[in-house]
Amino acid sequence: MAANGNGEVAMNGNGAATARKPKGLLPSITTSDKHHDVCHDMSAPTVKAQTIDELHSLQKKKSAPTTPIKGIQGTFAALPEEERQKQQLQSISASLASLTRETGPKVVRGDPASKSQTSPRVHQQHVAEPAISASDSSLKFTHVLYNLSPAELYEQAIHYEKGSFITSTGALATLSGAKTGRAPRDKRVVKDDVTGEELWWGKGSPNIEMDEHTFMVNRERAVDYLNSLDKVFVNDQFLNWDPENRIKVRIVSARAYHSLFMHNMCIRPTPEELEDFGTPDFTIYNAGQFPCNRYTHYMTSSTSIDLNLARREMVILGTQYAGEMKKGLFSVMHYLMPKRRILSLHSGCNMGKDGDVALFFGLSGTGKTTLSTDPNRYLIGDDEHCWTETGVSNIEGGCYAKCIDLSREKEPEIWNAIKFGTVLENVVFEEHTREVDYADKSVTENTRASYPIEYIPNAKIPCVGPHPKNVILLACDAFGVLPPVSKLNLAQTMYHFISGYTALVIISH
Ligand SMILES: Nc1ncnc2c1ncn2[C@@H]1O[C@H](COP(=O)(O)OP(=O)(O)O)[C@@H](O)[C@H]1O
Ligand SMILES: C=C(OP(=O)(O)O)C(=O)O
Repeated sequence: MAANGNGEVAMNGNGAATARKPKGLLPSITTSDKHHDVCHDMSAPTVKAQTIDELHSLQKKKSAPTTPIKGIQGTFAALPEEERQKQQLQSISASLASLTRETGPKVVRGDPASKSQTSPRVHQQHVAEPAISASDSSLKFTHVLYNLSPAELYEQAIHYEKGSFITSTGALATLSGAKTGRAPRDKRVVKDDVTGEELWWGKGSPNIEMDEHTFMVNRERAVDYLNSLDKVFVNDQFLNWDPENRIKVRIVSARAYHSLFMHNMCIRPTPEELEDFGTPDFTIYNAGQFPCNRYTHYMTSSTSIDLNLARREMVILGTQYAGEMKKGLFSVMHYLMPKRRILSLHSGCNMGKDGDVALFFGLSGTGKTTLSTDPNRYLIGDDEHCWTETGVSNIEGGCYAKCIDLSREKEPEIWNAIKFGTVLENVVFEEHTREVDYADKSVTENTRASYPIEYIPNAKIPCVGPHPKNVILLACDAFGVLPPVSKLNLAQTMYHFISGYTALVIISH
């Protein structure tokens, strides 16, 4: 609205100013509105919604069914999609079933806090008629947040999980609780007739035994804990980039942090692959916030990470350190792959421009991630691989880098991978700017970043390569028998590999 020096200012129906100027008088303001209309600001188009709720409903486009159902067109296409979702819920309900009450929980898809959820599609899996009279747990719903996207998981974490923040570069900073590293002394494997023969037990072995019954006690504890929650996160994903030896894994967890971590670390299925996922080959029940019961046989602390190879299940109680899931699945691969005459390797792996593949073996913290992430070579993987008759394949879909003293200058690829989607565990950041101080060890020295492998620009997707040409043993043994850098011939390399020549690097634990 504009007025000349001493003229009148009037508004016309379009909101434009008009002026009349009677002589010797101060201008008076009048409005002329020949259309008896409200004033509109024509500079910005208006929204189509009539109410705020309608406006909000416009914001989110409904996800289309993951893929069109082959051969079925038009309105009938929705039915098989519904059927598929029902089967998916059935399968999740079966995963979460209590084995003593012999019935699965009432599961329903979606966030319990979501207003848009009108009449949820409920599914209850009846393995058999309940053997024991129903308890309160059979009356409640368990909401399933299935394969959420990183953005959705960020929202869940920030809304509901204390200690979750977005850093200045967009990563999700989180805390893993009391445990900031793996707990190998609390990791147990069920010893039964088969594994009793197949695994290495006793002095010197890392395998600590438990019996089947104790596993079931802990499993029930974890399942009951998860079912007592309003919602659980379920990830259906893959391990191993070799399509012939791919393993389907399901991770049931209570935290968005755990779900995003596994989203990054396992291979992410395409919508088409998810549609045909079916029954998982292996399931993790992560009830890490809930302790195990010290009165239970074999339990020596409130933490227990239990592997049952016959049932193809793993139960986590009493530790929220996400690395347990990743390394737990690696233990499973160490069991399954050699049975197929495939060598599972705790190594980083990269490939030169000429296709020359190198393996980097070493314990935690010896530099597998740092050295395999080489700007002049293609990254195949940083930690877990399989070696078959035809070549190597990465088991995972992401990397898990140490970040203590991380610098942009020394490790620019890892530095730049710490962006939206990356989980940053146990780091300290500046309260206002949210800039991470990678030198700060206040929470732990074992600070970590978990990111999808494609965050490294030189990643080779799919993560497979030909037979390795060079093998590097990162012994990290400053006081050993070999000089700091030693070139070994084939026989010497084999000898030191078999004997596990290394040093104990006390970084993580
Ligand atoms: N010369 C070096 N080579 C590799 N890593 C180094 C070197 N010097 C320091 N480091 C540090 O050592 C740590 C190695 O960790 P990482 O590569 O994640 O180990 P791993 O993958 O074997 O568990 C990183 O924090 C890295 O910055
Ligand atoms: C996952 C771990 O192993 P690595 O250091 O080999 O990544 C860990 O030690 O927590």
